[in-house]
Amino acid sequence: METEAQHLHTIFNTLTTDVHKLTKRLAALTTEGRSVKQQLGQDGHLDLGSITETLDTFANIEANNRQIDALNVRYDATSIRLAHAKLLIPQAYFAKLTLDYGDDDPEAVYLGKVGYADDDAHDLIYDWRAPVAEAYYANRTGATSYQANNRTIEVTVLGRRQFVIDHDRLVSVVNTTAALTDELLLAVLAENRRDGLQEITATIQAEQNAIIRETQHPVVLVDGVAGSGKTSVLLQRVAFQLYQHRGDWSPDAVLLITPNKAFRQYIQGVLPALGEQEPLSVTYPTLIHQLGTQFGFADVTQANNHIVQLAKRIQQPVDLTPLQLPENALHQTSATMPFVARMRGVWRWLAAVHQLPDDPASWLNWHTVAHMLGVSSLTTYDQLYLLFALTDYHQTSTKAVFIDEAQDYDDDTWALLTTIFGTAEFTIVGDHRQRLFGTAPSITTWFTNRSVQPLNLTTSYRATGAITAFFAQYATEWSPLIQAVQAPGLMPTQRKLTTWSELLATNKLADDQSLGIITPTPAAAKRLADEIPDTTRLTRQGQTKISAGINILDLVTAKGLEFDHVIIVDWDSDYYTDPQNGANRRYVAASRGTKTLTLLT
Ligand SMILES: Nc1ncnc2c1ncn2[C@@H]1O[C@H](COP(=O)(O)OP(=O)(O)OP(=O)(O)O)[C@@H](O)[C@H]1O
Repeated sequence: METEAQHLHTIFNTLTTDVHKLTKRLAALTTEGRSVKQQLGQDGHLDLGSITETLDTFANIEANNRQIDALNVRYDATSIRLAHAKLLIPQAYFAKLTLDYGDDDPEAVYLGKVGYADDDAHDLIYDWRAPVAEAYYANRTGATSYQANNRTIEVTVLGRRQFVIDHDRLVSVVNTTAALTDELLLAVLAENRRDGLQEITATIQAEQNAIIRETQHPVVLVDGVAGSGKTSVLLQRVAFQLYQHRGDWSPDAVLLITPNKAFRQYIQGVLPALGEQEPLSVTYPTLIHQLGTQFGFADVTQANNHIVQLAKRIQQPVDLTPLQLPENALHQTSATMPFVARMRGVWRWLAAVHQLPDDPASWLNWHTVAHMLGVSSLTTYDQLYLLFALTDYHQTSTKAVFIDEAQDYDDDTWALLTTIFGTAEFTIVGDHRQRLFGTAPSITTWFTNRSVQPLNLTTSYRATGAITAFFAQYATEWSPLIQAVQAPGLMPTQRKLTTWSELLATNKLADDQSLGIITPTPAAAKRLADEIPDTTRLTRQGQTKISAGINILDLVTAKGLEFDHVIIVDWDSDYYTDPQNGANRRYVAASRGTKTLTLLT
């Protein structure tokens, strides 16, 4: 403890001194940049008299440009280093590995949310995403290996130590070997939930790490039980992929598709806490609306679409005569080819001879296309899908798509996403039992031509053992598989509502705890919020965030969220006893609370 406290002291001092130094350096670079630009403005006349003068002028411009470029590079590097030092000050690192590579003395490797080196480029802290960190997340001591630069590095983990750190204070040190007795994990899980989701870097479990660090397959498809860390893993994986592709991906290379704005609010802050920017995030309806606008289709919505039917039909040959396409273009194709392949051939020919239509949205007579493909009419969403499919259009600037609550999307969504993001990597997480309406489609059928890694998560971290066992009974085929890591805690209670004031008086909250009251519908949530004073009403539109105190929301809004305490209203109503979706609804609702669960009948 003494030695570790001393080490922390040294690192903390380095970081605070560096913040000082780097802030000054950044200010100096800003001043220098300003004066270089002013100087350029004054030297700005172009002397183009003789050939020598012209060459001199261009040489000067070139030299000035190089000076500005060099300044920009130094500015960017200094800002990143400053941001990293600031990020690390509250918690410089969370773990230490003592590694034996079989040659020299054992090496101490400290892991933090980002890496940090001293002025001589000597690593003080390693990034949790660096290859060596794999040895930590393997969650055991002894012989192991990790991959770096396409090589397998064999190493023996002699010691594995976790730290709780508060600035320059070493709060505790835990020597760890096995995951399930992980003191730090249990301590983190016991914390109160009053804000949104938190990053889990220090306590990522081995099965979660396998998902975060998966690099062999372009499509990772996770089906995991409630509270198994799917959203957490998804966000840690965004950070991991950004790290892997630093230098070649721009910030908008990542697209996160979220179920609604309330969920987006809930996860906001996780990536900045890991030193990354908030990724571009969008709901699916907004995405198709934006794409529609970009390609000239008005009011694109999913209502009454025929996409599943169209996706099948375009894989068959269709007589193209009614479309009156150029003969030369048609000669590049054969009548036995599937419709989609022929149309792509035509489009390629049009591109080659510079005859692409000015307005792609009206390239085809959609009325005729509808008739040819056997549907009564095409919605603008159908047309958008067909345009992308028939022209083989890909949104190539998007390198990785991340989708949460995947079970809630229908086949049309997968058809469009796999078409437009055909060259992007996908990370898809969901729980097939958390579908509240209708049935979840089989996602893999939309990825038959890509290498998919299906993975399951069956350990549930969120709730006490008793709550986990309770919600597990509604998870049908998941039920025997779901495991809890937390202690049993209090049994869920079922009771009749007398008055809200009496009920809330018996459920006293600590100042930093949250209570979620979950109703079947938004209308019921509104009525209740009007009735109970001092509450936060959460809606899918996400105007308000989860806060300490009482939060009232409907079940659809509650998906993906969590509270310290949960009260479920109308537990015995038709909504929760519906023969098709009732069990799923109970499973979702009952899995939102971390400490207590009350069911109102
Ligand atoms: N390895 C971990 N270390 C610390 N906390 C974790 C870990 N894994 C999950 N958790 C916590 O467990 C809770 C549930 O995680 P998360 O919301 O990511 O699960 P989920 O599978 O998306 O849940 P659901 O499908 O029920 O919405 C969160 O509070 C999260 O911080």
